[in-house]
Amino acid sequence: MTTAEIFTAGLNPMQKEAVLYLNGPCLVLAGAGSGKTRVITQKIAYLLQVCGYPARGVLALTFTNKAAREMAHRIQSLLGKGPTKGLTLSTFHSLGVRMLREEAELLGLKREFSILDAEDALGIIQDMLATTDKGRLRGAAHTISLWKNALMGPDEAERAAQTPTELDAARVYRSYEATLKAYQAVDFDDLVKLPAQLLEQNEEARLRWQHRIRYLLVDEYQDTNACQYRLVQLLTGERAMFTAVGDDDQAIYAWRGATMENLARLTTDYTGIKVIKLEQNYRSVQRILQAANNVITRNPKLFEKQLWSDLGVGEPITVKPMDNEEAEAESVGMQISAGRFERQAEWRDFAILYRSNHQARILEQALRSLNIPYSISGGQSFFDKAEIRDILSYLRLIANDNDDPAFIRAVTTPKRGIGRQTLLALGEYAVSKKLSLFMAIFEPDIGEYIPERQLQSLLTFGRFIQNMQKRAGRRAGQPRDAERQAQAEPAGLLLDELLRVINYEHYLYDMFEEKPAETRWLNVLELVSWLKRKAEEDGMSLYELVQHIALISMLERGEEEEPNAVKLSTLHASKGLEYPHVYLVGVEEGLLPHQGRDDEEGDPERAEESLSTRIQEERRLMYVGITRAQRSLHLSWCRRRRRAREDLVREPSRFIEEMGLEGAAPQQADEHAALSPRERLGMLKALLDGKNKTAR
Ligand SMILES: Nc1ncnc2c1ncn2[C@@H]1O[C@H](COP(=O)(O)OP(=O)(O)OP(=O)(O)O)[C@@H](O)[C@H]1O
Ligand SMILES: [Mg+2]
Repeated sequence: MTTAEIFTAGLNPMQKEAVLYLNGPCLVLAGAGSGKTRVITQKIAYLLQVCGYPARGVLALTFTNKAAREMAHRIQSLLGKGPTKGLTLSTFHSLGVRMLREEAELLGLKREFSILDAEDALGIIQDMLATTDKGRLRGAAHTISLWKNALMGPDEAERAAQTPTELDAARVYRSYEATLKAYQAVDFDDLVKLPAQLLEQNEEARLRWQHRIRYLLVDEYQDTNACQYRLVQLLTGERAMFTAVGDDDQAIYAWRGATMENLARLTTDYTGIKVIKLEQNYRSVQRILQAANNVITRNPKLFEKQLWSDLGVGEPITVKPMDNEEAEAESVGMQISAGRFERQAEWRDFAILYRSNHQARILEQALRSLNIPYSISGGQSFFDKAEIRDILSYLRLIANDNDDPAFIRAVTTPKRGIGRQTLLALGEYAVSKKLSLFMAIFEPDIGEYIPERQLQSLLTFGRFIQNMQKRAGRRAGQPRDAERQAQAEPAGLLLDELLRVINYEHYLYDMFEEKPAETRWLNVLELVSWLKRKAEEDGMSLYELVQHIALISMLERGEEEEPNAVKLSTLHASKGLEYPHVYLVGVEEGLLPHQGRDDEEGDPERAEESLSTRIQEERRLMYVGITRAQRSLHLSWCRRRRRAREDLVREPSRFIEEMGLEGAAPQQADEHAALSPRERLGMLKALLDGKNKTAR
């Protein structure tokens, strides 16, 4: 065997072709489970090991940090650790942070810029809109985000705005951008937009990055937005050495500004592009694949695709109507318990997928009471918890004294006698002097605006932060350099001192009952030990840590994983993954397809059009859900479901019918009757199995 053969062994001819093709851009367009991601990992191995590409010249972009980690894992198992050193496997956003950090100067940003999360951004927008109407607020934030993702600045947004609401949003967009600049902060969308704009406008930077990235690979291309498309185009330049893989039938992020037309656009922007289709599915048994095909065939086709599998017919797909959510959750839990025993499977072989986050709570309760270990992705993130955000606000301020939102949170938590009046006075002063809030407290004439007692309190706080900044390797307002960095005290030491000085534990027990206070304090300790570990393992400075956290908190909502546990996930977060046995719950009209918002008031034609595009996106989501399953798939829906205080009567999802299941007469709701005697025995045994520890 030649080395090339070694690195393509086990691939089918089309996959091989995709791995070996290096004469120009390459697009792999294929349905779920056909080995697209596998092509990417094998191609990276091939580039490094056979073609002699330096690892640092290869960049692969994935959709989540978790997908990047999995890819790293797969490549290391192919090549071992050594050859992959310097290889970049990351999300668009992590790449963006890196580019911004390196190019900060060109962009007029400090290297220690802050990354604002969605809540901070909403806070800023709220001030500008002067509204407390949550719907209006989120609407404006969403519109601004879509503009950013379409690479439109405030001027273009204003020209494009049609309704008064949109005009309002455009006006806010302009001052929002100015505010971010003043805070030396970027938001999530900026992480891709700013690098793209930089490369667009600055030839020197563009050439430097193009020289550096010799080969680029992108997974899940159907979910890129205009900004990401542009960034890939600019990074790869005329040489266009890239491989993109995607599936238009799995585009599920249109609501966030992704356009699956990007797939088609590649074929017109790069006329010579090599398009490769994969047709064999290696993931699912035939029944599952057939059901998935039956559903997706109802959507208009961008590209013609055939998918087949030789993994056998497989067991029938089950559909269970249930009386309500509690019954559904309990039934799924019991089926999994029984199934694990019956199939000699592991907990990790099972996944429960659902459309909306709020469905998780009842499932969690049921699993906990059945002693089934589980881990959850797509829920409230650890990093969204109030106590974690409190501590992080200090770290953000230490890293960047222009970060006004962090200043406000830190200076008021724990309380140190600084109220709204004082902050308003400080704010006015800071604006008039073009200073950040933090810097304003050190101005000589600030005492004319703020009473003595409050001022002393502010100064104590300010000097403490400055002291931490110095010891973290940086003096206020000055860039860090190697020498100062070397003298920096370890992040762990600083963290301990921070908690001690602000007396945070005491504050928690002051504010809350004993139990919740303890839970919160334990969360803080967990954060600190995680930070210390990270600082040691990855040799990150305090600043890098802080930026890294901002990314995690936005991308991976609570993805800390229990290794052998049932996986609970939203459909969106399940993209790209696979599980032997999948339970898809809440498959009913109004939930999947989701009801959506009635935001197309007025124009009935537009409303109808938007309804049908929405159903199509929901159908793709259903397709994604079905195709996560390898061996068995179980659907359920509830006749009644509680929403807020209402008790709603529900119908099965249209998608169930579209799956065209044979003998699809709905089964009886009695879940015990649906279990065979052996399954019931298994279930009992599993319940009695004292070794099962719950995940949380
Ligand atoms: N040639 C092959 N031979 C055997 N197994 C394969 C082959 N190609 C891929 N697989 C396996 O099939 C499964 C699906 O592959 P992969 O995840 O790469 O598909 P995908 O096209 O990326 O799916 P999705 O669209 O869901 O992201 C994986 O378990 C993978 O290891
Ligand atoms: Mg994939």
